[in-house]
Amino acid sequence: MTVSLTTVPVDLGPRSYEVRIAPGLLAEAGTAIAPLLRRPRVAIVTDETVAALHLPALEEALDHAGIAHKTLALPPGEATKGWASLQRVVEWLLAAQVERGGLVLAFGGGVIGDLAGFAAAILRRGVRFVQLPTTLLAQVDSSVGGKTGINSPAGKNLIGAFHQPSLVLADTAVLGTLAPRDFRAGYGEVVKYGLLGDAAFFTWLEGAGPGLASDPAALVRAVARGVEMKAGVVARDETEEGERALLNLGHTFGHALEAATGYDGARLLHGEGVAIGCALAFDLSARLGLCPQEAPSRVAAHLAAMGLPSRLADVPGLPDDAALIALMGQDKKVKDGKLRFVLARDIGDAFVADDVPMEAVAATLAAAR
Ligand SMILES: NC(=O)c1ccc[n+]([C@@H]2O[C@H](COP(=O)([O-])OP(=O)(O)OC[C@H]3O[C@@H](n4cnc5c(N)ncnc54)[C@H](O)[C@@H]3O)[C@@H](O)[C@H]2O)c1
Ligand SMILES: O=C(O)C(=O)C[C@@H](O)[C@H](O)[C@H](O)COP(=O)(O)O
Ligand SMILES: [Zn+2]
Repeated sequence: MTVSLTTVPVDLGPRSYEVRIAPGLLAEAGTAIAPLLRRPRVAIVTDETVAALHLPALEEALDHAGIAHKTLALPPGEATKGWASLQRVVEWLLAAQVERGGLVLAFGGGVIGDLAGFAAAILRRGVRFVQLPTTLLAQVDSSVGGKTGINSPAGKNLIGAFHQPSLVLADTAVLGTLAPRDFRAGYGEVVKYGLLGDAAFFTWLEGAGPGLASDPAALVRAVARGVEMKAGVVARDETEEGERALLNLGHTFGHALEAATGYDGARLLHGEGVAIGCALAFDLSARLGLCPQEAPSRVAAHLAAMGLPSRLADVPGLPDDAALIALMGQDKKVKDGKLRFVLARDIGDAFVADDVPMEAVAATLAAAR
């Protein structure tokens, strides 16, 4: 069966771009990128796993379009999204003589997209980049919207910039080589979109989720729905003055868990943290009487059906609740020294709350142990 191309525009005036989603897009990357180039050359930033599996296909597509290329392949994993790699990428881009009008290709998952995007944002005060996302997480979420950056031991994504890509090409066929755990973690961000703003999408995922990896049409539909929702939010609130904070559902808890595990992917991946965080956000909402009592059980049941974690007990060796709450203090939604949470009135109906009693947060964490 042929799966047709879905194109989602991200309307940001002079920074507008397209997100193209379909199996097989990598083979057309050269022709898609060529119109963006002043000189026929690009610098590719990737990781070693993606390079081994998919770089030859990208190189062939670029060669076919007469585009010269150089590649930097970094070690895979969240630990790469830090200061040391940033320096390495920037110095490599300078050595490769990427000019102010040049183009960087971020070819990989969210780690490479965030890191290479940030390097592009600060190189010569900003060069353009294209996102070629190769994980489910990166296709449905991180390649779109222009949040770029790196982690600090103090917290997730605390150093970064808004820098929009010039184009996003999401080839869903490359997801076929993902490790099952990485696919599941990416699904954590897919389900987030249903939970935050589209109850019908969540209901569809309850049926389609378990077979998603082996259904190319459903995969494009799931990625496209998330991207469509994200594009709308980003177009209305690019720099998170308001509505964009909804995309942070599950992240106040999830980011604290990631920082607490020292960004050690063996214990917790970002999408797994988001899954646990979404479950906790619904627990907290029900505890505060804001959403129906059955909503958290429905969320937890679907996460379990997908093989995703939903409890703190699922993460080995976590520090105590006071330490987790202290880590939440670095969340970028903190305002006037007070934590803000994305909570829900029901599945598909999230909102930002700035008056959450910390006793309720502590009780939610304790109950999830
Ligand atoms: N900027 C944003 O809006 C945004 C949104 C969500 C998440 N993020 C960030 O994204 C990061 C997580 O991204 P991720 O889950 O993609 O992690 P990742 O980039 O570490 O990729 C996960 C693993 O999959 C491997 N991989 C990638 N593509 C593959 C493929 N096609 N086949 C086989 N293996 C492949 C990688 O080598 C890596 O080991 C986190 O740092 C998170 O903070 C950013
Ligand atoms: O794009 C956004 O906005 C998001 O919140 C998407 C999140 O999935 C992503 O993890 C983002 O990087 C988190 O944002 P942060 O500002 O809390 O770092
Ligand atoms: Zn996220």
